[in-house]
Amino acid sequence: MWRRVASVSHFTCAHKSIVNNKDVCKLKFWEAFTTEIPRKDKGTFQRDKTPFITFVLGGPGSGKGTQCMKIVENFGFTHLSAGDLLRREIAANSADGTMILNTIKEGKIVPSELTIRLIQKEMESSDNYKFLIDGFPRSEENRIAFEQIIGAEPDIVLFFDCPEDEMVKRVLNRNQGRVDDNIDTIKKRLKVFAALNLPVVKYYLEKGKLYKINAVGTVDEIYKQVYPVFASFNFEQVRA
Ligand SMILES: Nc1ncnc2c1ncn2[C@@H]1O[C@H](COP(=O)(O)OP(=O)(O)OP(=O)(O)O)[C@@H](O)[C@H]1O
Ligand SMILES: Nc1ccn([C@H]2C[C@H](O)[C@@H](COP(=O)(O)O)O2)c(=O)n1
Ligand SMILES: [Mg+2]
Repeated sequence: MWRRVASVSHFTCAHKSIVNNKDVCKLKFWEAFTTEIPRKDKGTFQRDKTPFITFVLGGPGSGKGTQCMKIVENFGFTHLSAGDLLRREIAANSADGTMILNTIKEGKIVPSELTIRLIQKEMESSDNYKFLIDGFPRSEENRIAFEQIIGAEPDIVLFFDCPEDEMVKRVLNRNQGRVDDNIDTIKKRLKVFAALNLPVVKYYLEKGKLYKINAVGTVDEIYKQVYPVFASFNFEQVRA
């Protein structure tokens, strides 16, 4: 079985204050939020053109998907939402569909290897080299597994910084029929986000790869902060 306990053990205690549940903290911390699957062989990812990988991070409802659509339109990126790929497995009744559905309903994180396999498949079958990987990595374990399986790191990381009350409001108004858009699951997702995703944000901040975006305001106001990030790389613009 594959679980990367060592990689995350350093924040087991550091996050006791974030999650106010002593029982959770007594466990190997992140086991409370993840599901375990058997490990398969390491995959490879090869292209003739080096991919430009952007990880798009932020809490539930912070506006990742909304802003990704605008980046796609202007800069011709391929948008890979980890959540959408997982939901597609549920809809297709795939072998992992039921496990994914139960994990999402609980606001937990699907085993890294499975999510990365879905991302990898999309990257490999794409003619594009510019990727927005939205909602991934959700944990240090996700991050390390991506590096190991794909053999690449992101070029840049966007982080949509949004207050919890605004995220809750947006998710409850989303109306897309998502099984996790209810107050109980949102509370769980926010806990998982604080406990497992914020350490990833910190990691990329320390690596100098993080672009922190203030995610409060209108969609256009927020995009005014996002646009210059991509413009600075001189990608050919699909639409100005
Ligand atoms: N700046 C904004 N102001 C108000 N509403 C917004 C804003 N940006 C996005 N929304 C709306 O908030 C909801 C959540 O946005 P979106 O789906 O883009 O978030 P997300 O970060 O992808 O969330 P999740 O992680 O749950 O997939 C959507 O209904 C979207 O239309
Ligand atoms: N790396 C990921 C991304 C998503 N999931 C699961 C758990 C999330 O709550 C759900 C919805 O994702 P979203 O659409 O909000 O990005 O999908 C995961 O397990 N691992
Ligand atoms: Mg989304």
